[in-house]
Amino acid sequence: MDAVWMLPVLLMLPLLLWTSSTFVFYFKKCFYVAYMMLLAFIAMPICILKSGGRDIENMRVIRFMVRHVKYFLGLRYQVSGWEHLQTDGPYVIISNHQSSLDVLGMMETLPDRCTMIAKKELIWAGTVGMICWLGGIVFINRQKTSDAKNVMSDAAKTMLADKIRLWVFPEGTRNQNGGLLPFKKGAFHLAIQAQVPIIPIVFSSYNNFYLRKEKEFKSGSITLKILPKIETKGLTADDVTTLSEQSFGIMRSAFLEISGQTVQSNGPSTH
Ligand SMILES: CCCCCC/C=C\CCCCCCCCCC(=O)SCCNC(=O)CCNC(=O)[C@H](O)C(C)(C)COP(=O)(O)OP(=O)(O)OC[C@H]1O[C@@H](n2cnc3c(N)ncnc32)[C@H](O)[C@@H]1OP(=O)(O)O
Ligand SMILES: CCCCCCCC/C=C\CCCCCCCC(=O)OC[C@@H](O)COP(=O)(O)O
Repeated sequence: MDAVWMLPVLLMLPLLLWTSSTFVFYFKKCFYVAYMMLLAFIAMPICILKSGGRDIENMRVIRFMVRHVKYFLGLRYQVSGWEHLQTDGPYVIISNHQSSLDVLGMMETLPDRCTMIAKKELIWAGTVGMICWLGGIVFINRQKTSDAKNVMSDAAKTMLADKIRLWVFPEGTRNQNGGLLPFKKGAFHLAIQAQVPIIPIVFSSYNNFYLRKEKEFKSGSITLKILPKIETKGLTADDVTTLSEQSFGIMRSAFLEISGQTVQSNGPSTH
């Protein structure tokens, strides 16, 4: 008799699991990591065959392969300000950093010949680490500021010599506290040393669909706002702080504007 009652419960179990938001959270996260690992595994031989090894042109392959992942996660991107990316030659892109999901937004807007600055630990992330290396990502050691500075100074020279654009997260770490963390200086030294413009790209808050602490990962829509370039021609190391503060101000207002109610309800950062 008990077994008969158990049957509908057993049948309902997958449905209950599916609708449980915690389950969806873990499922989507695991899917994201596993699928990116798989994509990277497939992309590796393609990159090697196309360019023979570490080469910025591999970013085209990576961008192409990542573009559809958003559909599986129920994410939509609205991008504005495309005209600001229509700038010839090298530049530094700076954007806010909320989560590893940012990679999806980066691939929506990534211009040609653009790679990133990332923490060196990422190279150990299995096939994803290898694809980062093949895509020419510049790895820095955040624990050793002097090393990081040297690597970034070399990057400034490479940018000019090889006509490369670099994407930097000036907050230096992920942050989902409803605001922007104070900016580190590297991105601004980089742009000034290379005398190239800075193009800020602001991601709207993920707080309306992705909450790490609450274990919630719903479908959602993200606004990416590409802002007008900030020129650095003629600026020197003395101008780094002003440039950083100016960029912070512009990006923070854009972040609050495109994030709307989401951020207000979570308390904007006071920085
Ligand atoms: C095909 C399918 C594949 C699918 C899978 C793969 C998918 C995609 C692949 C791509 C994915 C990649 C995604 C990449 C995302 C990775 C994101 C990250 O890893 S974020 C973390 C790493 N990034 C950063 O940290 C960048 C920002 N950090 C900085 O720029 C920092 O300034 C620093 C690390 C250089 C130094 O840090 P710190 O000491 O903490 O900070 P400051 O206070 O800013 O600096 C101390 C003083 O040093 C001066 N300074 C800084 N930089 C320079 C410089 N370049 N030259 C000279 N001087 C410099 C600074 O002014 C400070 O001095 P002060 O006197 O106080 O002014
Ligand atoms: C076999 C090794 C398994 C390792 C698992 C690695 C999981 C990565 C897999 C898929 C995600 C794809 C996107 C990878 C890019 C993520 C970049 C990122 O967000 O790095 C964090 C860094 O910005 C800031 O680090 P902290 O916030 O300071 O910490």
